[in-house]
Amino acid sequence: MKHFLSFQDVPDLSQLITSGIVAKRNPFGDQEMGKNKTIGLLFFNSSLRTRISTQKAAQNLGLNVIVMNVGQDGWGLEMEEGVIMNGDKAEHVKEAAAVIGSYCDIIGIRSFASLSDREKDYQEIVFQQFKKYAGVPIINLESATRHPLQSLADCITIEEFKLKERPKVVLTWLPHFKPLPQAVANSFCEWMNHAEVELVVTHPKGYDLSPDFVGKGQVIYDQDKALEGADFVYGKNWSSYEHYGQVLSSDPSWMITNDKMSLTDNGKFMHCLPLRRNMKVADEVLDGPHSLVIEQAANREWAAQAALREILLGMK
Ligand SMILES: NCCC[C@H](NC(=O)CCC(=O)O)C(=O)O
Ligand SMILES: NC(=O)OP(=O)(O)O
Repeated sequence: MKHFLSFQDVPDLSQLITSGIVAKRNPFGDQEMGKNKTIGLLFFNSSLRTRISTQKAAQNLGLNVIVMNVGQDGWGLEMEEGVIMNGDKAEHVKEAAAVIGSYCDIIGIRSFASLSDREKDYQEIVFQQFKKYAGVPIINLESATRHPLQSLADCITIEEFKLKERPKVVLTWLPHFKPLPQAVANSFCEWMNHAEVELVVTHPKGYDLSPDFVGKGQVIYDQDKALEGADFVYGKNWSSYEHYGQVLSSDPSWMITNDKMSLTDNGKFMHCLPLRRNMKVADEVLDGPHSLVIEQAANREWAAQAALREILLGMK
């Protein structure tokens, strides 16, 4: 694998899931693989799980790790070409990416959506520019439109906990007062479209995700109906794609409670975290026997290890 930016980069999903499960059983089996190589992890936005799990996975593979909060500590980076740099950005990505690429063999980047300009966000300019100018493999640590390491961890978690050959997986919108990106939901749909599952997506009207991501997922606007018989309930808030970046509703009746979970087929609850308790999901669900959120977050380490292993194999 040359880069890990989206599902398109994955040569074989089931092999990648298996690689994650193998890493979980034997974390240090490939410790020689990353020896004398360095990964740089660049964060333009906050992170708990991605930062620690990717660092840990890289160390399990013997890689040296450099983490930088570029959003806080670095020079403001200009991403556009040919502009007069007389604003607040002191450095151009052309130099910054090339310089970081000279220090690091792999670069991981987190850069969220602006939620103000849909066309620009969906062009993924930060990732395209680093890919163009760094000269080394680029790993997506959550971009404007996708979060593939999360989606891979979700696939591993579903594989571990599924009780049916083809489980019903329901992605449900959850209420939140802040506008959040579509990245996690988009990416989850993208990966579920290639997994052995029945995908249903439910949200209030006006929250339709880009059809490019929903794919063959069935959209049902009635949450109760969508949840019927679900094996996995995957919660996430996102802001409107159509009315880009807007919060159109924070209807509390969309919060996941035990009553909602009782509509499922003894379903498990999943969420990428962080999440706001009793806004999006009730305590009773998170603290109850059906929540998988901790197992899911723990699997981020093995997802990152599987992806990094594939990148290292591609560098040989
Ligand atoms: N990396 C996981 C999700 C990150 C981000 N959540 C957030 O920004 C939550 C912020 C808050 O609840 O204030 C998102 O939805 O894409
Ligand atoms: N799920 C996830 O990506 O968490 P962080 O934002 O804490 O990395």
